[in-house]
Amino acid sequence: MSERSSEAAGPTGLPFDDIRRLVAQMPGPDEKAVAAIRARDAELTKPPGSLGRLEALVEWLAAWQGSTRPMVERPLVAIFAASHGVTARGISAFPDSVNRQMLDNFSAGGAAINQLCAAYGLGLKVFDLAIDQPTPDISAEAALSEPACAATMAYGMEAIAGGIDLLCVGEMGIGNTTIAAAIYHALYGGQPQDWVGPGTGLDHEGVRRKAQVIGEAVALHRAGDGDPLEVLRRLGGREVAAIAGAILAARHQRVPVILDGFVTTAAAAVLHAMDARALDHCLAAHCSAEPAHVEVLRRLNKTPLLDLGMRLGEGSGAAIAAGIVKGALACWRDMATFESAGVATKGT
Ligand SMILES: O=C(O)c1ccc[n+]([C@@H]2O[C@H](COP(=O)([O-])O)[C@@H](O)[C@H]2O)c1
Ligand SMILES: Cc1cc2nc[nH]c2cc1C
Repeated sequence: MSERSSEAAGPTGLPFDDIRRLVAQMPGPDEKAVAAIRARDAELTKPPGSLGRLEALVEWLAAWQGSTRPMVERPLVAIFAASHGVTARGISAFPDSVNRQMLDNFSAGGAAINQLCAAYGLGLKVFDLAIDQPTPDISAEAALSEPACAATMAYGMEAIAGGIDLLCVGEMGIGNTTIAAAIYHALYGGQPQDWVGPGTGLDHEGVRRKAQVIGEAVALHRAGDGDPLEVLRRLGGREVAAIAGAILAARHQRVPVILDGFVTTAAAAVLHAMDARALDHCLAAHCSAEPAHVEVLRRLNKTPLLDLGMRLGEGSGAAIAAGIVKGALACWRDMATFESAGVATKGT
């Protein structure tokens, strides 16, 4: 395991102290804004409650934007891409070379996420986290040093730079369902088999090997010795650290967040393990086909918006959820009221 190096001590102390401070100082929801949303909702030309969860989505936007007039005018899908040395253990159905090739595909507009962003009117930014330099094999050593982990979280905070009003977090990284499963195993215990799955399409033997590697990694790193940030640092990878930073920065800048699938939820789970309120501004877009995602979302107290059997990553589930959020907001903002449309209200 790589040690915390001397470079970890900066003028303000250990870098993780800065992260812990940000977690301790998270703002809460704007309850007055939620009350204003409900008041207008009650006047719209529909039976009360008839838009179901769409109504709650608008309240969620208002609560975390801190606004009685929530907006989704500058929504962004941020994809964080990284490479993982643990792929040397044969834990993915695809080769590492796909990482760079998919970055090129995102740039050329050929990936699924490009089409979803175009369909739903979402911006797209791809963050290349040293894609040609994989982090070490976590079954042999730690993924990151503390300064590197904290710096990568800080880099992830850039996702909200430039003024956005909704953040969808996604990722790309061959091997990162192994990383995510190892994080869940370290945070929640149980057996590697409880958290492992086929990822991009491993066969039965591959999944068995993957569980073995996850078990070795979590044992080597002593499950982070009970510290969620140490779980993140030791098991990695860079995209997971950056997503954790992005989620945290969004909270402070009052930007609601939509989580994508199995891998992005691992970043969220680290923050949740630090403070159970850390994901209150986050919506779980969907339940991934990766089998353990259901249990993870249950532990995070999140009811996913969708269950489409998707297991792509790259922010695809979050983008579809953002489309639904935009629809929900359009109803709340633009529907006529009973009074303005001359529609009779409920009798007895
Ligand atoms: O997010 C999910 O639910 C998800 C489930 C399975 C696979 N993925 C994507 O597939 C890659 C990781 O799969 P693997 O098998 O290489 O660990 C990575 O690029 C993820 O974006 C993503
Ligand atoms: C082709 C391909 C595209 C992806 N997009 C996100 N993860 C992916 C993994 C693979 C293998």
